[in-house]
Amino acid sequence: MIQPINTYLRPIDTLEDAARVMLETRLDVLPVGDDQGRLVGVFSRSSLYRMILEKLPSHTSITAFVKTEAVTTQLERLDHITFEELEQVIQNSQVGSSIIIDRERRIIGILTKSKVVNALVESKNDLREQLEAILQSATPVEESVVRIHDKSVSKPYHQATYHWEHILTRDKSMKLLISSAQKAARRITSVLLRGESGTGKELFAHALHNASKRSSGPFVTINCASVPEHLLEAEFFGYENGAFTGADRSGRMGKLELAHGGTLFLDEIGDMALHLQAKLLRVIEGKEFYRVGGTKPIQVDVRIVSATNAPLEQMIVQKTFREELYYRLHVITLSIPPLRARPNDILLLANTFIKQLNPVLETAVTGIEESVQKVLYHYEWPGNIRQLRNAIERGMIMAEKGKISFADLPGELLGKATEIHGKTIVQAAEKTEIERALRETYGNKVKAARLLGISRSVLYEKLKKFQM
Ligand SMILES: Nc1ncnc2c1ncn2[C@@H]1O[C@H](COP(=O)(O)OP(=O)(O)OP(=O)(O)O)[C@@H](O)[C@H]1O
Repeated sequence: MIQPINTYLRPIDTLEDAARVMLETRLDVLPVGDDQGRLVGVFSRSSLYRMILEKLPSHTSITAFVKTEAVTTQLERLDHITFEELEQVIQNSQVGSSIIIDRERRIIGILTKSKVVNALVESKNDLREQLEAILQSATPVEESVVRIHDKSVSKPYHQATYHWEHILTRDKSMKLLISSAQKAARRITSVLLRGESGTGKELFAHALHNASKRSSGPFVTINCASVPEHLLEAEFFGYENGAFTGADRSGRMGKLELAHGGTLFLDEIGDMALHLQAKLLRVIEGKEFYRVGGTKPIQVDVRIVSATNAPLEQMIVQKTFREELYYRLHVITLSIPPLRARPNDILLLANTFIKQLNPVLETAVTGIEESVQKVLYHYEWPGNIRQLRNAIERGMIMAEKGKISFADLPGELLGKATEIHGKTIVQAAEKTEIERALRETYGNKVKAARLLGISRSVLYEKLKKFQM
């Protein structure tokens, strides 16, 4: 009855990671563990929905949505626990499931309400005896635990998840690009990934690492835009004991050191400050560096994959990007075309997302109405695949079952829909959507506007326009 847990999330995992793991495990609640696999909380399907409805980008960390008040059952007590006690645990659990942990708080299993209820329904005779027998036979689960974050015990967080087969396309230029990337993967040469936001640069970086000879080594990411400039240096090079106020007493390894023997993925490289660019260049050329506040040179062997959507050539002219670094980074450049330049990928991706997300969202969406397909095909997709994925997720949540219709589309697509199909049909869809939002929020206009992803004043304008 206790399902051995073979997967857990970490607080720094993203919305996308959580959705993927839920899809794979079909669990409504997932334990969240630290580097040693010790329970720190749970992430539930309702939190996933909240993140999606709040339109948070898929790379948003789940940290703020982790429930830390998870009900836990100590495995050591399972030999003696009575069915009533177990039932009590399940009843008290707010998340419908109990996470089973061992004495060291390491996650080892999960017990869901539905399993207890099923057991109750199925075993009317000698219920207690049978359940207790099942419980006892469930004790030695620890050996069968296979963690997907296995490597993270020794190398926390530093793995690449995606492979070439995750990059879906039927576009010729993309296929050529993938084949160039596959050749590049085998060499140690630096690769620069270029392309608009959401085109799949990170996906390529993962696949490059996984197809390289260093695939068993670490894959370490630094997003140069999201780490504040004054912290980036320490994040990058690490620091020695007492290097600055607030620093860890024992010093800390930087990402560069952590990536030794593997790949360092420098996302948004165009946002790196000039003085750090100079330091990075020295590392690439000399293969050694110093920690912040350190005096001992440290040797590293890393392969650099970087990504940007910034106009580096223009930045060189403006002296905000170092020319020498540019030449070092872009030995091989892979430019990923925006989604609008490969319209044949749009429906392929949309239909794949539907298949992947149905079990996660608990929806029964069967496809997309033909008139809506036309809108998706002709829309410019400024946010590329990330935006398409979000639009499909939202469409699925709204549609729940059957095909995604106009009324399920996010507001930003309605302009294109009007252009293609005329005003009347789209306005009808818009009105249906507003009615639905008001119904779901019991007439609360502030909440309805939030649900619709529009401002309150826009909602009032629309209510007036539709005389609602
Ligand atoms: N060809 C593809 N097939 C399937 N999914 C894709 C593809 N390209 C991108 N995606 C998905 O789209 C989302 C955005 O991709 P990714 O994060 O790799 O883009 P990016 O170019 O690195 O974006 P940014 O520059 O904003 O960081 C991810 O969920 C990714 O899995």
